[in-house]
Amino acid sequence: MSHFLKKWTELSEVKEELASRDWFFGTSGNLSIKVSNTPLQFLVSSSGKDKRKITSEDFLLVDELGNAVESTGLKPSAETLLHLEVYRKTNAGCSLHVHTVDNNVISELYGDYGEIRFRGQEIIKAFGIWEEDAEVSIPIIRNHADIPALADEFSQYIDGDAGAVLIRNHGITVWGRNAFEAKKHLEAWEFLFSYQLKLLSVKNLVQPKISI
Ligand SMILES: CSC[C@@H](O)[C@@H](O)C(=O)COP(=O)(O)O
Ligand SMILES: [Zn+2]
Repeated sequence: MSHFLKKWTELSEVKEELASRDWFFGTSGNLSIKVSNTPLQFLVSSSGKDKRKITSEDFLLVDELGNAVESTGLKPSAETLLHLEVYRKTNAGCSLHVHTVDNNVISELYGDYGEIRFRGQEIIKAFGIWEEDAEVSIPIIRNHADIPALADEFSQYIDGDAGAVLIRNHGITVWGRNAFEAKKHLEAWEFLFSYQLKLLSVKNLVQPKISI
């Protein structure tokens, strides 16, 4: 199997798994995987497609400017610039973006704090952090309608080969050294978001606020 085909298959399998979790509501979400370093080329999902479907037009190869390498009728994801920033600044091999109800609610609840932190959760080990009582945090940024402005702000929070940023009332972008790591981190973040929302709602049921 060619290197290109291997990368396509890898990304396609991740896309299928995220689709099985129902994380691609209303054509939202995009994915990319690095194919080469020099020149920088990566496969990115085609814009506006139903990412739950598997077709030969799911991805296209783009260059270090985010433009299609070969002439095609397909449009790279509207958020290709964010993926590009990840590959430009790190050695990451894969970047995943999904809109879920949980990540949107968390981003709205904690958006004014600019981040959300989690401590003492076993799943934090999925981020490769093994210390007792470890703490992780994810930045929450504004959702600029202008993609270059969004990519600009997003870029300020890219500081390693694996990482994640929440975009307020939009979604999460997670990257990792490879597709396995990016997906693992994405699942861990979504677990934490879901945990937090459940905890808040149960607490509210157990200790209802009494208003007089
Ligand atoms: C209906 S999703 C809105 C889009 O603007 C975007 O946020 C998204 O995630 C999908 O865009 P796409 O261009 O298909 O990659
Ligand atoms: Zn999006």
